[in-house]
Amino acid sequence: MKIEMDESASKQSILDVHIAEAGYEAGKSTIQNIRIQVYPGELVGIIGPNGAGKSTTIKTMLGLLEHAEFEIAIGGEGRYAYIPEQPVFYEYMTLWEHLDLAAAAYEMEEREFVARAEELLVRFGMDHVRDDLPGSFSKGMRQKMMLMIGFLASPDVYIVDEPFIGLDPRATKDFLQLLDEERRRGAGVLMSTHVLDTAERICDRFVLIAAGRSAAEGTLDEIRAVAGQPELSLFDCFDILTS
Ligand SMILES: Nc1ncnc2c1ncn2[C@@H]1O[C@H](COP(=O)(O)OP(=O)(O)OP(=O)(O)O)[C@@H](O)[C@H]1O
Repeated sequence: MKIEMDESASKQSILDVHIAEAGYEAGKSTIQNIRIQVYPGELVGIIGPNGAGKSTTIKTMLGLLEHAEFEIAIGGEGRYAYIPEQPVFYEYMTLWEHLDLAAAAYEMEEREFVARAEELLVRFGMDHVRDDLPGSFSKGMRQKMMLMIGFLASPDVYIVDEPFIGLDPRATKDFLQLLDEERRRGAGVLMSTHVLDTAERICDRFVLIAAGRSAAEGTLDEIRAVAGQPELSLFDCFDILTS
């Protein structure tokens, strides 16, 4: 992955990705010509039907695809947090040890780490299981662990893959509140989701991916203009543009 830490990028976009093409086999591209820009404080939603290429776009950005031609520039200190849809954890490490490991990876100072970790444990209602192994957690609790790891180190950019499935309403509210705090600090967020009513409510802009290409992008009004209908919900625009 090529991360350019461009001083001027912090005054402009905090995340700028251009994927010329990417895929799982040499010579066979799954996604083509996708450009995503996120400005400081913005929340940009990646939406699209099953199999459209949303996860492939995120995997490409993270440098996980071997066959990919792309460029990515992250502003600020160039730090990003990836919050995966499927929790990834070590079976023999407690919740606190996972947070500690993430803090080490981000080279956080001990005092800063402890203060933030304690705050996140309380905010996500996970304080009572801090010394437990995630194998004993419910699906939602594991997902909360991923969120806490993501929020630990105040990154410049959040890349979040489908956060809403599995979170209860309280956890969803806590997550969105934390995200708002981070956006006020200037962080940018790129989030893929199928939960279009929530996306319509919280996202500043959208990138609609269909069949591996960017089918529409912009604010809801701009997406409505592409769909040719001024009053529609995001869901209805999605329907028109992907059928
Ligand atoms: N590991 C893989 N190897 C080969 N092909 C893959 C792999 N993962 C995804 N694909 C293919 O890439 C295309 C895009 O898949 P992707 O997972 O990016 O879609 P998505 O938009 O995230 O879908 P969903 O909403 O179902 O999560 C699909 O045709 C899929 O079959």
